[in-house]
Amino acid sequence: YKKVRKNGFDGPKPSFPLGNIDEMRKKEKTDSPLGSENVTHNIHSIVFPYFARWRKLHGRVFVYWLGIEPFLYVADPEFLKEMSSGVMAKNWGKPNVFKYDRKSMFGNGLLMLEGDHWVHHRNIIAPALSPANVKVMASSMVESANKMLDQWVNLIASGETTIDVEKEITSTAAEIIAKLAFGINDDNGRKLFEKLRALQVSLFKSNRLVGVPFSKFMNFKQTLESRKIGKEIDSLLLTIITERKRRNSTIEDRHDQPQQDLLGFLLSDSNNNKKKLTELELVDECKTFFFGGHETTALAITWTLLLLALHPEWQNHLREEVKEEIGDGPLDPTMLARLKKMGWVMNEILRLYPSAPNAQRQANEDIRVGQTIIPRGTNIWIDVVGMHHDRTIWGDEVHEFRPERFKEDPNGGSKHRMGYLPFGFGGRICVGRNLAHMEYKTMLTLILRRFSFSPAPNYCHSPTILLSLRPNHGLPLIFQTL
Ligand code: HEM
Repeated sequence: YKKVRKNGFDGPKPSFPLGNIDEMRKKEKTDSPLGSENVTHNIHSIVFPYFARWRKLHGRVFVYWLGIEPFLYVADPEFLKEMSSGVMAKNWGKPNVFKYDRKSMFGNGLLMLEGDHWVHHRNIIAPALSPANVKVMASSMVESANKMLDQWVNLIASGETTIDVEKEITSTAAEIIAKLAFGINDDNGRKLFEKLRALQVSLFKSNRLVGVPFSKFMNFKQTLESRKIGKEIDSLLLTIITERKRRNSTIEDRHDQPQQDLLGFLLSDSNNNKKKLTELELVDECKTFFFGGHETTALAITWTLLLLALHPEWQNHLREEVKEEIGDGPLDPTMLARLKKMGWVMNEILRLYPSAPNAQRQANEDIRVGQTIIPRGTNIWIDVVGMHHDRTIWGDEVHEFRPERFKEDPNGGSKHRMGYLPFGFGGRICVGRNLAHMEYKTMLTLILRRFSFSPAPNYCHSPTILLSLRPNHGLPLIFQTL
């Protein structure tokens, strides 16, 4: 505490053993009244009320405490630039408290790795997600999306025109990513998919006391339950991997094509020149893919549907663009690059409602920023929502939905290059962003071709953080088939 203070960082006063958690857990009324006329995109003080409060008192860089763990809060793009300019991607740490807390979800997968291990995994995984490889995955996305949309047609025909799209899109995105990561064509794959979803519910159904000494004993039942599901998941994945290896060796004998999913790629000979990942490492990468990949993309699509429902003129622009550039025929993934306006809309949604609302680092060495030193071991919390909603970076129209701000500038007119970080920054930038773009454009194209939609009167705007930035009460929309 003294070391952090000595380095000139101000912040709210912590108490033992909770640090500042008490103030962070204070319930504030954040639900807006029902109805689309009550939707505000000015969401920083809704999703992070404590940060919004502390920022007024301590500025855009300060220290707060999760239990006995100091976190440096950063929402100043210039500070972030200076902080990261001297540190190589592999030398950044990830907060130990989160590694422990999220172990059953991400294990030692790419998201949590550091140093040479991270370099090794990133070099193997990044090529698997290159634009060329991702295109091969398109047909599997179209299949899952169409299955969902056929069900919507049936619902609408039976008179149920209000559909909770958050729930629908999240489970379809989970199915897509499970197919792309490890295949769910057999019983084991499907069982695994169900367990992964159960783990997520178990971990995030209530707030945990991250960073507080002995907190695992306070959340004993929950810790035990997630650990049990975590173990079942690991053993199912191991079975799938062993079975796949056995099949691959017989396929090689017959000169057939191995299955084209992430696991197939990681096990294939194209990685011959690199040291292969062990079975346990493969288990963690499949889990990281599942958890890192489906919800972020599903939420980007969900928030887009809300904004397109609120802005029918943009819904029409995008539908026209789809008609002109793609038409009604089969969806060829190479055509998606032509959907420029859809690209601006995606950028604007990820600015207003970034599905990954923060990025985290840990300083593995003392880092000098101007006259101050960030001491080794300090956790760093980068408030992406805070920066995306900062008037000094975006100007007076900061909270307005204006996709055209991305027409001429990939940074949307942000006054600082580091002020817009939907996929993170530096060498650790999201490795799945090609896949995310393709899935986003594929799903949205299919939806816009078949339906028009408007807000449901019972929609309650309540963006909230549950690892990702999501609508707290789902997103009911009213649909019409076209
Ligand atoms: C709209 C969708 C997505 C968003 C907004 C998003 C956002 C992010 C962000 C903010 C980071 C952290 C970067 C940092 O710490 O600087 C990240 C990392 C990561 N993402 Fe994504 N992501 C998306 C989709 C995906 C998909 C589809 C996958 C997998 C197929 C994926 C896999 C990963 C992985 C493995 C990392 C860790 C990369 C590393 O540390 O080297 N993400 N993502």
